Amino acid sequence: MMPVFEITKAATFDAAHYIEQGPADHRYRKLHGHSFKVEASVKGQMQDAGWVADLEGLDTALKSVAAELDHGLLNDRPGLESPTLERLCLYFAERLTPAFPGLSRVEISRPTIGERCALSL
Ligand SMILES: Nc1nc2c(c(=O)[nH]1)N=C([C@H](O)[C@H](O)COP(=O)(O)OP(=O)(O)OP(=O)(O)O)CN2
Ligand SMILES: [Zn+2]
Repeated sequence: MMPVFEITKAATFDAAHYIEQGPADHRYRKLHGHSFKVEASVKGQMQDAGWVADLEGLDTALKSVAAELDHGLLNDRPGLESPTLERLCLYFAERLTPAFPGLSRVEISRPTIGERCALSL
């Protein structure tokens, strides 16, 4: 049986958001910012080059999506009207899957506050 590998690339972005949950004066509802890390993984078999795929391609695509969000208000983006970690996972997955059909996992974290969420595909 051919071994299956999972390769992963990470990128970071900083963005503002608010989440309309909880009582009217809840802190989630107030505009605030986070530093985010996104990790995307692709599964596949080793190609003749000795790799599943060149990590540079995944790096470029991941950074391009992260740059769209960097220093912006997440709530302004279609699909991120309620910008939870879960929605962010879906946002990245929808944008990466067409170029990377082997996309197997997207993880979004807020390292400074110890929160993360992973989407398995
Ligand atoms: N399942 C999820 N739960 C929560 C999400 C989420 O995306 N998915 N998001 C939030 C809020 O974005 C919130 O801003 C997170 O920060 P907070 O809980 O306020 O954490 P802090 O450490 O910054 O605040 P403290 O006051 O220090 O606890 C909440 N839940
Ligand atoms: Zn927040």
